[in-house]
Amino acid sequence: MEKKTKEEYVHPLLEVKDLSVSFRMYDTGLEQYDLKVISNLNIDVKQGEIVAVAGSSGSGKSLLAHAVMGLLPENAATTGEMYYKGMPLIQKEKEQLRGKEIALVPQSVAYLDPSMRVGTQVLGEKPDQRKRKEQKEVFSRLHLEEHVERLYPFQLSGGMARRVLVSTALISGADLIIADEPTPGLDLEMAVEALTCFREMADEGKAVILITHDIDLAFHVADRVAVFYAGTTVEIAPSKDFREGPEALRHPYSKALWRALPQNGFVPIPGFQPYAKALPKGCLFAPRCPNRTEECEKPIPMQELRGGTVRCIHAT
Ligand SMILES: Nc1ncnc2c1ncn2[C@@H]1O[C@H](COP(=O)(O)OP(=O)(O)OP(=O)(O)O)[C@@H](O)[C@H]1O
Ligand code: NI
Repeated sequence: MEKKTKEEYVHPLLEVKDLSVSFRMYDTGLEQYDLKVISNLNIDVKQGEIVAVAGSSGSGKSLLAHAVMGLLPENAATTGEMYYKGMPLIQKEKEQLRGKEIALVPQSVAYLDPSMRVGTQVLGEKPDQRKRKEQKEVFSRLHLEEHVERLYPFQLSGGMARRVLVSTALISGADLIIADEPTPGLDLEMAVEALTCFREMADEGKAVILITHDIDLAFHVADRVAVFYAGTTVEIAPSKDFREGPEALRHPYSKALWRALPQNGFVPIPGFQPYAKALPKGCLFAPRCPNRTEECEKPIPMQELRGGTVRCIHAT
């Protein structure tokens, strides 16, 4: 079968629509309340594509990954819709697809099983020839020497453990890879190599969601970038707009995020991301926004604009 180009994949492999996640919390005594940490979050990814997710700490990036994988804790409740290959993705399916069709590179290296040798974790039980071959290739590309297979996680440095987690997802054979911060602890060359591996996976027809603080690297490897703020999507745009800068971007927060990059002047964004317990009405960015008006206190939908989508009524 001939390989398809990115443009020929019209339907998203994964589509997340209006996802909200709340946690049942316990106050002092028996008081309970629901803490809404993700609200109306949208994202989708097609085969052949890397969608990077950018946003500061606590903006909901890992929770999105856990929600898709079906790994949210017991006290979490979700609303909204999720589709995988056009079919509703429910908990039972998530459990069946996890590690097979959908692979996660977890944010914490603590996810490695401490009692299992690296080789067994990466290959799973009864690996076939293809997997063994791919494992050797990926290890060599990520500068993991052959003897690493026989080590236990505690014998790995942080950077090695990270590369082992990346390798596991790369050779899993999954159609969708969600990489939650795959590069911390890696030097630049290694980080670029890891991202190049994801790029090649996408070019082979897989779909990749790349959650990362290394947004400058992400702008260069991803096709699109989704910007999260306080648990919602504020903008989804082609990566080239992020390479071009504020003029090409749509949301005031995306523009501010761009200006806050070291190479763009390190301009700090005044104020703080709101705490989930005290979210403002309407636009979550309004308290920090130079363009805010009274209208911003109403619920703000995502709208299409110049080849991207944005959650801002003043965006042009
Ligand atoms: N089990 C939980 N119970 C209550 N609140 C939670 C729970 N897990 C996450 N949160 C809250 O949800 C919000 C989003 O968390 P999340 O881990 O998705 O952030 P993140 O964008 O991945 O941040 P980072 O860049 O630091 O990894 C945070 O405010 C966090 O405190
Ligand atoms: Ni996270």
